Amino acid sequence: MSIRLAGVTKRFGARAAVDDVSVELSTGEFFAIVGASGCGKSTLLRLIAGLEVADAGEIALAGRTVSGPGLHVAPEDRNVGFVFQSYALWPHLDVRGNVAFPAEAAGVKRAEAARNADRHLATVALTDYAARKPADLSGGQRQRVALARCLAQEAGTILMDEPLANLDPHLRSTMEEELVGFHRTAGATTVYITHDQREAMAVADRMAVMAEGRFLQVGTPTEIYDRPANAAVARFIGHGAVQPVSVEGGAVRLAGHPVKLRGNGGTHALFRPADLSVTDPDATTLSATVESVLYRGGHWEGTARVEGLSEPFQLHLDRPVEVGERLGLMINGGWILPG
Ligand SMILES: Nc1ncnc2c1ncn2[C@@H]1O[C@H](COP(=O)(O)OP(=O)(O)OP(=O)(O)O)[C@@H](O)[C@H]1O
Repeated sequence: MSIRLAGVTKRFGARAAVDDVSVELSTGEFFAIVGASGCGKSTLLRLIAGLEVADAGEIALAGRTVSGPGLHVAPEDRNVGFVFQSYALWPHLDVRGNVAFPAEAAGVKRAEAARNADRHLATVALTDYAARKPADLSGGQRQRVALARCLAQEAGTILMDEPLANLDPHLRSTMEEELVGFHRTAGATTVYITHDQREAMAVADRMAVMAEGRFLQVGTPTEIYDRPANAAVARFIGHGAVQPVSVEGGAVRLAGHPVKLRGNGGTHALFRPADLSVTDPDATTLSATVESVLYRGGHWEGTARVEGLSEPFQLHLDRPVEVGERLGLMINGGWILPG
């Protein structure tokens, strides 16, 4: 089921929580929205679901307008499934009952709903837990019940609001893989909200970076990582430093040193740790002073400042360094931010 948003806006008081958002998602696409707390992600998802009424713009699901001037189709008439951060399982129903309930409520016969529930419980590897109550499950198992319940509705669109919040890192990465697997099997158009950009990049076909109610950039995870549209996206996604560069007669310079960079047109460039190599300082390198260093298991992450530049560079190091140590930085690449 395709999703089209055109100029969607939602205000709370004078403030727009969602401000003129437009995007088109194709059927079966896995689309992630990332952004800092309060940027409007949940409000946007609730607008698609029909749980909030938009102040302006249009929302169409599978080509059918469900929200527009004077029009608001109720959530239950949108063929949309949800998974929210709080799993909201029914405590008095067992696992199978939780998964079967939405279909039963929609008039599917009890035995058939239970059969379908069992099929979806097998997908999330919870067959052996079908008779348990939610209270007797771990957080990750409850999460999987919520996913199975969502899948059992066989909705054309699945909306997920931080579905992996509160899980430990191991379970999170297992669940990321399972989510991608579910998506491949179910084929539902999925809109997935997270504040964790690594998670978004792991699961999404395309993603949007959101700030203050607006989409700053929409693209594939690699596009957004390799070619951020502006400094705000560059700073939000991945590690890196945004530094001023100058162009003199076609040659790009960083702190007076000639550098070869991708992109053109702008006055600032993004340098990721992979764009830099660290050597002993000499005349051919930029001289930097280490400001911080942390061991990250197998490698060190550090920051080092070049005199005259506003931000420290972020470094991945294969040997420990000392705060205050002088290093030589070789610039092997970087991305000139457009405009
Ligand atoms: N019902 C409401 N009434 C008034 N303001 C609201 C309401 N719901 C959300 N807001 C405000 O709208 C803005 C966007 O909120 P929203 O929950 O969409 O952000 P978010 O990006 O999902 O944040 P988080 O990651 O913390 O969940 C926030 O400033 C929030 O305080």
